[in-house]
Amino acid sequence: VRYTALKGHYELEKTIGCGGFAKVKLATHILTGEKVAIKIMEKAHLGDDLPRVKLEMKALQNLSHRHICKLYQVIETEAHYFMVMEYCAGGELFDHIGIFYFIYIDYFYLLLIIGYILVEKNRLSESEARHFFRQIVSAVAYLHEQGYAHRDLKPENVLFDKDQTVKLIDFGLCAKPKEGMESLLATSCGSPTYAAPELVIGKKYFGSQVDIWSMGVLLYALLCGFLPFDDSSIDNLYRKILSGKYDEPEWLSRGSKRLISSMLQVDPNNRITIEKLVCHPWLTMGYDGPVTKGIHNFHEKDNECISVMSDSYRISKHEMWKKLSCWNYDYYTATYLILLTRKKRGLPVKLVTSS
Ligand SMILES: COc1cccc(Nc2ncc(-c3ccc(C(=O)NCC(=O)Nc4ccccc4)cc3)c(OCC3CCNCC3)n2)c1
Repeated sequence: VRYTALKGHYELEKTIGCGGFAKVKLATHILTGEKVAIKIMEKAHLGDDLPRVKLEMKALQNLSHRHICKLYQVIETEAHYFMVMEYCAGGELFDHIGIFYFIYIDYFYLLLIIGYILVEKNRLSESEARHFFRQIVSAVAYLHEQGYAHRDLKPENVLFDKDQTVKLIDFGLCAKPKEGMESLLATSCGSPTYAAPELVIGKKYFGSQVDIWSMGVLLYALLCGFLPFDDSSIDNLYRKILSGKYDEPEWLSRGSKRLISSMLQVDPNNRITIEKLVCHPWLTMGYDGPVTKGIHNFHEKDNECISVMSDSYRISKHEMWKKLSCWNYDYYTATYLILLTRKKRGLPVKLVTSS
């Protein structure tokens, strides 16, 4: 399908994912030659999810963090929404640690042997797990500080860019309330495997506490190579989650066990808070301090990027910054943010000369 709204600005390539009502295609931003991920949503399919999509687009325009996938441009046509996002060339966390899934077959011992082989290959060392987990905690701490909850933290939503930097996305499109964290959220969403007990039984819950639980499941998966709560029958899975009981493999260190246990508390009020998590001894071990939310000079003004663009568009730097500083998330915004990202990666700040 040719989308005229992208013509001349983006070249669409293969589809890299399709979720409920969204399809994500790999594309090239023509002016910079950079790869981007374009999430395409048909308005007709969105139905009463339309307000949530608008909320997410608004949210993403207010979020700027090293470990959250950047929104570059929003395009609205009669029939579609297009979200032009940062492309994470490193793929999904899943591909780096294939999570060993429960397969019920009769030959139990065969399963144990296969399981043992798979798990040996698939789990990360404590320091590798810590390296990735600190980045995830940094992104979630920033999200919470901005008054958002993710509510669907799982390996599929943890991607990497080309230099193994973690990029958090929300592919499932769950609502992100702006009216602060402490608003009780009634809607249940997210995959049950990573979902907190209070979310699973449909009780009123706080998004921040649900995210802590999901991060506990993520950390367990990173360290063990399999999930703490898993079962091919959904009822057994719920029972396991509500019991809060999970195996502690003998290779887990005491520090890891303590941290995981503080996150996988069934009672959300006993669960560690994000403020305590960022300075937890297991997370700071080997690092010179707590996990930082990172400094985010939001929508910073960069003269080099402005002058490269003003040359290309043949307008003055002053005119160029006037167009950029209204942050319309149009093609100007996309070009500028992509140039800024390239600069931060130490890549040359230049545009494809009009051939
Ligand atoms: C190299 O091989 C590979 C292999 C696989 C992937 C890639 N790369 C690659 N890069 C970028 C994407 C992407 C980025 C953002 C959004 C999004 O929906 N943002 C919205 C958003 O992030 N909200 C939000 C975030 C934080 C807080 C609140 C709201 C959607 C998709 C991608 O997608 C493909 C899917 C496929 C199914 N599993 C998940 C990824 N894939 C590359």
